[in-house]
Amino acid sequence: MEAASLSGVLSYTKLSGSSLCYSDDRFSRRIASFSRHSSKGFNGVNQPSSKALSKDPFSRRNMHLQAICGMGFFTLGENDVVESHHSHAMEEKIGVLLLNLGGPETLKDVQPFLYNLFADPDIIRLPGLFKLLQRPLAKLISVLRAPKSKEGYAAIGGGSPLRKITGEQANALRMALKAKNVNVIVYVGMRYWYPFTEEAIEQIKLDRIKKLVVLPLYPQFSISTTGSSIRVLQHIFREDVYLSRLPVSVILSWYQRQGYICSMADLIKEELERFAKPEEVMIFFSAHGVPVSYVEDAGDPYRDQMEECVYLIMQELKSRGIGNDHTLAYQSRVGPVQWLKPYTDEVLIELGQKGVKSLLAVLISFVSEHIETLEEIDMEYKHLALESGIENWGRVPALGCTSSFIMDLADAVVEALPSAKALSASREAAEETNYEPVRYLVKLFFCSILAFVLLLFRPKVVFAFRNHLL
Ligand SMILES: C=CC1=C(C)c2cc3[nH]c(cc4nc(cc5[nH]c(cc1n2)c(C)c5CCC(=O)O)C(CCC(=O)O)=C4C)c(C)c3C=C
Ligand SMILES: [Fe+2]
Repeated sequence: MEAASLSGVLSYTKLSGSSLCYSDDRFSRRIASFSRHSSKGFNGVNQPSSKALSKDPFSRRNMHLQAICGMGFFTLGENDVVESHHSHAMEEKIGVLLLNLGGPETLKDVQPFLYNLFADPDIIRLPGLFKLLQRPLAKLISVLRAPKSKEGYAAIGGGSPLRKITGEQANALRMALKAKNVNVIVYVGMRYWYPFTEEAIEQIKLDRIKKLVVLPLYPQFSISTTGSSIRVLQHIFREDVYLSRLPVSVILSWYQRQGYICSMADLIKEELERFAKPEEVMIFFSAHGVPVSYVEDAGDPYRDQMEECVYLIMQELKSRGIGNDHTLAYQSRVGPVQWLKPYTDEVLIELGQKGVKSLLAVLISFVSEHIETLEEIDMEYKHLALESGIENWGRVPALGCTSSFIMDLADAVVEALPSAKALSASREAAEETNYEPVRYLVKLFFCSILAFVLLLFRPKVVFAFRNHLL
């Protein structure tokens, strides 16, 4: 398990081989100082601004360095109500913040949800001045993609099940921790839809939490998932006195944990046993893809972690006498760029042509059922596989609230607690390293011009201008 305090910002360096080394160096401190502006997104949904990363001098340009740091757990009750009133958690005031992607709950939500997703500079990474186009581009892409996405969501009942499932996981985790005599409040913070991470943080503040563990619900780290959520947290925490002093421990990735590996192996074994000839089944790992540039240019450890994760699961199965053939492919690509290969659809066709007759699909990049399991895999890819000559199809369910998995997450939280540290110490260091008088003077100069121009306009003119724009 990789854990870090929010203050202990990590950077990862791509070495000559495929391995990645995490280090806490001067670049980390620079990255810790990146600012992210909160502003109103589509439909007034509060979103971190796309301007944030345009200020980032390192993570976007430097091929070898990306700095990310993570944080804790967030409690949400069964009915999606933050359990701030629960007195049992009040004695210790430990919070756990579960981070997740979020998904549209109705078909009407689809386009604004897509806007939030594409407006994230960790999802569409634009170079240099093109960053100014992030929001108009997000609007355009979200409008263009919405009809296709809506079809997908309509096919799975009209919305994403993510909020409900994450709420159930939050509740199960709280109970598992309670059974270990650790009373916590669990919060849920979604990146692109309700309940937003910003809302969760507000509740953490109201609850006066004294220690926080941040647990992204992605087993493997990617810049586009955990990385993006952590950047939001970094920004919010840096701007707030209470939060910057709050001891926080972030679990960056947890795909290596024995409890997770064993839980996955249990589910795979169970599904294999449903086939008439289990030993002949090809175990087909399919992971959500990312553009190749994330891995090769920006140093995203996602592909390495995914490959290691598959290896560990297969080792576990071998130790139980299960030695099936297996393969890994990547699904859900969006847009015209190159994504991680091989592509799931192409591999399915190849396997069918090669004469593979039985296949068990396993999704390993995510722990809840969602549109990509329920629609893409269960409908599109199943259909494609059967058309390509595969006769027996199976799919391993997502971990969801599987008790061994939830118990392992609870252990992860307990293990992360002692390393909780406040952001404030590193913040001071970051401010020291980043004190740039020239930048300050340039800002002062432009602000003075702006103030002067504004003074020239009388209030009436300003109102007319605003009305025209809105
Ligand atoms: C580890 C998981 C995920 C990675 C990595 C990831 C990267 C990534 N995703 C997109 C674009 C889209 N993702 C969409 C939905 C979606 N993505 C994930 C997980 C990962 N994404 C999940 C769990 C979901 C489903 C949420 C739900 O509603 O249940 C969508 C919307 C659906 C669609 O239109 O297909 C898009 C678009 C990019 C561009 C990207 C990496 C850069
Ligand atoms: Fe995605």
